[in-house]
Amino acid sequence: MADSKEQRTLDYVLQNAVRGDPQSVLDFIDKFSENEWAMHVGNVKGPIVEKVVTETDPSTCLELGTYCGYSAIRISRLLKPGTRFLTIESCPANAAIAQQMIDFAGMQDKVKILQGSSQEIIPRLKADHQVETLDFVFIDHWSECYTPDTKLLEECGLLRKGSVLLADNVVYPGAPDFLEYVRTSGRYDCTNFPTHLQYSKKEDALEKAVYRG
Ligand SMILES: Nc1ncnc2c1ncn2CCCCCNC(=O)c1cc(-c2ccc(F)cc2)cc(O)c1O
Repeated sequence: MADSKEQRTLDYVLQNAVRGDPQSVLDFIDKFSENEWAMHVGNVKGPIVEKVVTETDPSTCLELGTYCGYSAIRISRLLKPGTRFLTIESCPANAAIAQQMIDFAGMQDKVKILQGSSQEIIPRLKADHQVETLDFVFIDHWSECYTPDTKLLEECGLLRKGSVLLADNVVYPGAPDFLEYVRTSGRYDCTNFPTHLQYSKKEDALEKAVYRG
């Protein structure tokens, strides 16, 4: 079967990066993506994500949209021992690529990939994955799912006062209904981080929404 861009990225990392070195894996994913654009959060938005994670100092994290594992590696390497990073990916092929990328980076003990749709998995997090509440949620899947999944997290009792949501691509491709919801529902304190789309000059932004409880 003809290989995919994601498979080519993994092969490039396996051949060039240093096993067990997360920064090396991130650097080679970024290097490959300069030639073949891909939807990793990237090295411009990445530091903004890291700053929010460090300030939050989370124990239990959820990511929506694993893709190839770039942001899972970027975030989980910052987490203190004993913390958990759960990430949901609906595409089986990308979930398999991400698992290999995360293993190579040495993050396999912190990161657990849940393959399936967020709408099906979120309601099962308490029962199947021993989650009480989430301290940090990185939202990076289809923008049409941002709002329904945010409401689902609320309804499932997975958010507590101070839970931090951080959503990528709120300008490009854009998540206007999500911005409207978190900024006007009265349930969140929001901060916008203007930045640029990965590997591009296009404008983008991240939105941080802290649940008021
Ligand atoms: N309900 C679910 N649960 C879990 N995974 C799920 C899901 N539903 C789907 N997926 C699987 C993830 C789908 C990828 C989502 N991300 C994106 O679509 C995305 C696109 C761009 C982009 C930018 C400029 C352009 F010109 C074109 C595209 C940039 C990004 O940073 C992106 O994250």
